[in-house]
Amino acid sequence: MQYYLAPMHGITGYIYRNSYEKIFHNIDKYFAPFIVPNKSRNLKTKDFLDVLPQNNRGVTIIPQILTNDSNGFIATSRKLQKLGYHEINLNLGCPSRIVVSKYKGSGFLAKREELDRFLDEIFKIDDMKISIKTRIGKDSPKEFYELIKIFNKYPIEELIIHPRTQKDFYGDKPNLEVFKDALSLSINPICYNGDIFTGEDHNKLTKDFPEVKTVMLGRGILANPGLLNEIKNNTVIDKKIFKDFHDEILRQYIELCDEDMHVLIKMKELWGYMRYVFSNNKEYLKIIKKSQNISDYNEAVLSLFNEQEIVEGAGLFTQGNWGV
Ligand SMILES: Cc1cc2nc3c(=O)[nH]c(=O)nc-3n(C[C@H](O)[C@H](O)[C@H](O)COP(=O)(O)O)c2cc1C
Repeated sequence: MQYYLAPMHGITGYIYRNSYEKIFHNIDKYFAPFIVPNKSRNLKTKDFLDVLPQNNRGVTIIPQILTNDSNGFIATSRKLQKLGYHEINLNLGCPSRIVVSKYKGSGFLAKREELDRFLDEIFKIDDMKISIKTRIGKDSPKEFYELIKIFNKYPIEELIIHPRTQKDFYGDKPNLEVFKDALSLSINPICYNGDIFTGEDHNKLTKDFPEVKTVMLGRGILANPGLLNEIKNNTVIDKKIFKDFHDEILRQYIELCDEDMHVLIKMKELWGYMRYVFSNNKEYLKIIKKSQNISDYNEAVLSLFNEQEIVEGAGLFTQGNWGV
C-alpha cells in the first residue's frame, strides 16, 4: 500500500512536512497545498518557498494547482517544472465558497463542458504527469457518472477521490457506493481519500476495497501523527515521539517567524486537531489557546504532555477507549 499526505492549505506547508518526515519517515508522496496561478513570471513568494527544492530535501513532493484557466495551469506547471517537478496535481476538490463561486476547485465540477475543454488543453503538455484530486460532484453524487466519462478521456497519472460533493463540505460520511463504482469505472489508477482517522477506519476501508492500493490521509494525521505507524505496525504513538514532533514544528516556526503571535497562530491551529488523541484535553486546550507568548504556550503544552495520556484508538472526532 502507498500512503500520501493530503494537501492542507495553511497547515501542511514545508515546515509541517519536513518535521513529519524527520520524525516518522513513512509517507510515499506529500501533496503540497494549492497554488493559484498569477499573471507574473514568478510564483508568489510563499508558494515558491513551499515548493523550493532546498526546502523539501529527501521527500517526494507533488505541487498542486487550483485554477479553471488552462493557460494559467500550463504557465504555472512550467515554472514548477523549472524547479524540477515532473508531476502536477489539479485541485477539483476545494469546497470553499469563495473558490467555488469562481467555478474553481469543486465548483469546476459543475461546468463539465468547460472542464473537458480545460483538460483537453492541459493534457497537451506531454512532458508533465498530471494527477487530479476531485470530489464526486458539485451538488449531487450522480454527477460523478458524467464526470468519470470526462476523466476517462485523459491519461491521468492518478485520480484521487474524496467521495463527497461540494455541498457535503466535510459533513455526513464519504459516499462509498460512488467510490465503489469509481473503482470499476475509472480507466486511470484511483487513490482513496477521506475520513481515515483511526487504524480501524483504515482496516475497514481495505477490507471493503481490497483493490485499493493508494490511500491519502489528511486530518487523521494532523490529529494523530502516529496514525500511519498505527496502521502499518499496530503501535500507538509514544508521547515522547509526539512531543519531539511538536517541538520540531515549533522550532522551525520560531526560526521562520519574527513574531511570537505568528508562531502561536500556526501552533494553535494544529492543536485544534492534535487535542483529540489526548485524554481530558479540554481544559488544557483552553490554556494553550489563551497563551500570548511562546513561554506560556510551552508551559501549557508541557502540562498536557506531562499530565495526560494518549488514548489508544482515538482519532479526529473520535472518543477512543477512555473517552476524550
Ligand atoms: C484546513 C484544510 C486545508 C485543505 N487544503 C487543501 C488543499 O490545499 N488542496 C486540496 O486538494 N485539499 C485541501 N484540503 C482537503 C484535504 O486534502 C482532504 O481532501 C480532506 O481533508 C479529506 O481528507 P481527510 O478526511 O483525510 O482529511 C484541505 C482540508 C483542510 C481541512
